[in-house]
Amino acid sequence: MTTVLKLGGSVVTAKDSPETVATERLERAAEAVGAAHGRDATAADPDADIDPADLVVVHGGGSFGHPAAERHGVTTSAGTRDAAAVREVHGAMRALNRTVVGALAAADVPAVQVAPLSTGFRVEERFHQPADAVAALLAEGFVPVLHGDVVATAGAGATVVSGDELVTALAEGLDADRVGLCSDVPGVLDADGTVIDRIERFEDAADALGESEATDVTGGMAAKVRTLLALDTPASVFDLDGLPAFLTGRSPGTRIASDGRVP
Ligand SMILES: Nc1ncnc2c1ncn2[C@@H]1O[C@H](COP(=O)(O)OP(=O)(O)OP(=O)(O)O)[C@@H](O)[C@H]1O
Ligand SMILES: C=C(C)CCOP(=O)(O)O
Repeated sequence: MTTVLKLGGSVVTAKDSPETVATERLERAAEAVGAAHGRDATAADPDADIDPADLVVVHGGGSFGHPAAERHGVTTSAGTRDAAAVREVHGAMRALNRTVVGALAAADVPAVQVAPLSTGFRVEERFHQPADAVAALLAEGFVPVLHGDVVATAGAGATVVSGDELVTALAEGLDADRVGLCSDVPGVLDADGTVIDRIERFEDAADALGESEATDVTGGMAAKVRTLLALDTPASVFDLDGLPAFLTGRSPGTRIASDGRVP
């Protein structure tokens, strides 16, 4: 069973403080992954029904990637041919990726970094992430750790690829069984601030879907819900408190799957 897990930029960074890692939250997330993967998940939870071996981690940009991208006017649709801009945005994301991989490694997760700038590309709005290398790393027992990045974009230089787009491309390319997005909210919230249990159509949450409160060049929760509804794989949106439950096969927070496929 293959699981694709995104650690949102709002989890691993302080989104309102430039290039600031949220160390305590990152360590909590790494420990949860280590408990479910690096150590024996069934020992932690005998009812766990996941194969902890096949886990891909993606993380967002938070206060590393988004401010750098905004400085250069680069988004998922607005590209740049300025190599210095590409180096700056990519460099910010690589710095964050080194810290995330380091925290996972400290929790006994066999984490290895994979850079979308070197492996993915975008043509006519669609992002392509060849899954072969990621699948080969999984087959050898590694946990690939990818991240939002800048990628070559046909006719536009380079654009931002969001972690959510990476999750989609990897879930499809690896035929993943489960997708989880860990963010700084317990799920997708309705207008009253209550967690919506299931979303099968965008209209189920449209009136409550706003932007992120911090700098965000990739569309925030509204874009996230749209992205996940387009997936064949059922997905869950939850916060750090829900991460251990997700990693042991449960569905915390909001479950998102179109046309009745919500688990
Ligand atoms: N209806 C909603 N329910 C929950 N969060 C919402 C809603 N509308 C807007 N938001 C905002 O969306 C944010 C989460 O989306 P965001 O894209 O910032 O998450 P992330 O994946 O952690 O970040 P990044 O994209 O940097 O990885 C929340 O912090 C909240 O401010
Ligand atoms: C802004 C950059 C480079 C990454 C965006 O990824 P996200 O934070 O998952 O939206």
